[in-house]
Amino acid sequence: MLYPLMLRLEGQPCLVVGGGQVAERKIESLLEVGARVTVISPEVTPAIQEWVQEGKLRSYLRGYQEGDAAGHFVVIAATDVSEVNEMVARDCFQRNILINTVDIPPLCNFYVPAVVRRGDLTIAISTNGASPAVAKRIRKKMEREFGEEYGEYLQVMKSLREQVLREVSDPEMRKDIFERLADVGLLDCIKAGDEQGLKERIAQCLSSS
Ligand SMILES: C[C@@]1(CC(=O)O)C2=NC(=C\c3[nH]c(c(CCC(=O)O)c3CC(=O)O)Cc3[nH]c(c(CC(=O)O)c3CCC(=O)O)/C=C3\N/C(=C\2)[C@@H](CCC(=O)O)[C@]3(C)CC(=O)O)/[C@H]1CCC(=O)O
Ligand SMILES: NC(=O)c1ccc[n+]([C@@H]2O[C@H](COP(=O)([O-])OP(=O)(O)OC[C@H]3O[C@@H](n4cnc5c(N)ncnc54)[C@H](O)[C@@H]3O)[C@@H](O)[C@H]2O)c1
Repeated sequence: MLYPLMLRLEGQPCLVVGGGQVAERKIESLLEVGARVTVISPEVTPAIQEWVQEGKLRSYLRGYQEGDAAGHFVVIAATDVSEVNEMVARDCFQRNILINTVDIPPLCNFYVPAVVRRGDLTIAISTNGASPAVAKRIRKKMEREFGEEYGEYLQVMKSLREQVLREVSDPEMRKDIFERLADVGLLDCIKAGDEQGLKERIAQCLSSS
């Protein structure tokens, strides 16, 4: 069984070995969260090439050499040569580096899940490696169920939470208010664009404290 984590990768040195389709997908998701990405690969896709030209990542256009993984926080081995992926994984296991070896699950100490993002909401889906295609299918289902309104909803909830943490000192009372706020249908108001209803419901929750 896997232990789910949410990693803060902003500014962290991450290495992707390989520059094909799979590497491209993983680089994109690392750049999205502000990681400092280096790619090592004799050849890269046009999209990766473009990111390099835009200064979004560093590239070494050569094969992986033993020890290249050292000094990185997260490494992704995404070449199409198993022996190379195995060498990268070995380097990482020796150094306690987080390693994802795309074609060899036993040589991963983490898997990349399928992800739905709506502002502060992140839904990560893993099948424990049983079926990435099923993870993708569930992601698409979740994308339909959790619409863009969740981004605004969580902004509202976040600022209300900050307000309550500032203004209400009793932890029990705060907990009650947070539960009421989560229960009172604010999401429906946001979805319907009903500003008045939103204000009324919030006021109701805050005043009955
Ligand atoms: C979620 C996602 C994230 C991402 O990679 O970004 C992801 N794979 C995705 C897509 C996908 N991958 C593959 C297919 C073809 C259909 C199929 O095989 O099912 C499709 C579907 C497609 O491309 O349409 C092929 C494949 N994948 C792995 C192997 C090796 C093996 O199983 O032995 C092979 C066989 C290669 C071969 O044929 O030789 C292994 C892994 N893939 C994982 C993640 C990890 C487990 C996640 C989990 O716990 O479920 C794990 C273990 C390691 C890892 O990579 O982290 C992303 C969906 C993103 C999205 O769309 O939302
Ligand atoms: N985990 C997943 O989600 C998933 C999905 C599909 C495929 N795969 C597997 O992932 C692997 C990569 O798939 P792809 O479609 O990106 O392949 P690809 O052929 O598009 O890319 C392979 C890349 O590896 C690079 N490479 C080759 N030798 C290298 C070396 N010595 N050092 C550094 N880079 C080197 C190549 O230049 C190329 O850029 C395949 O083995 C495939 O079976 C995994």
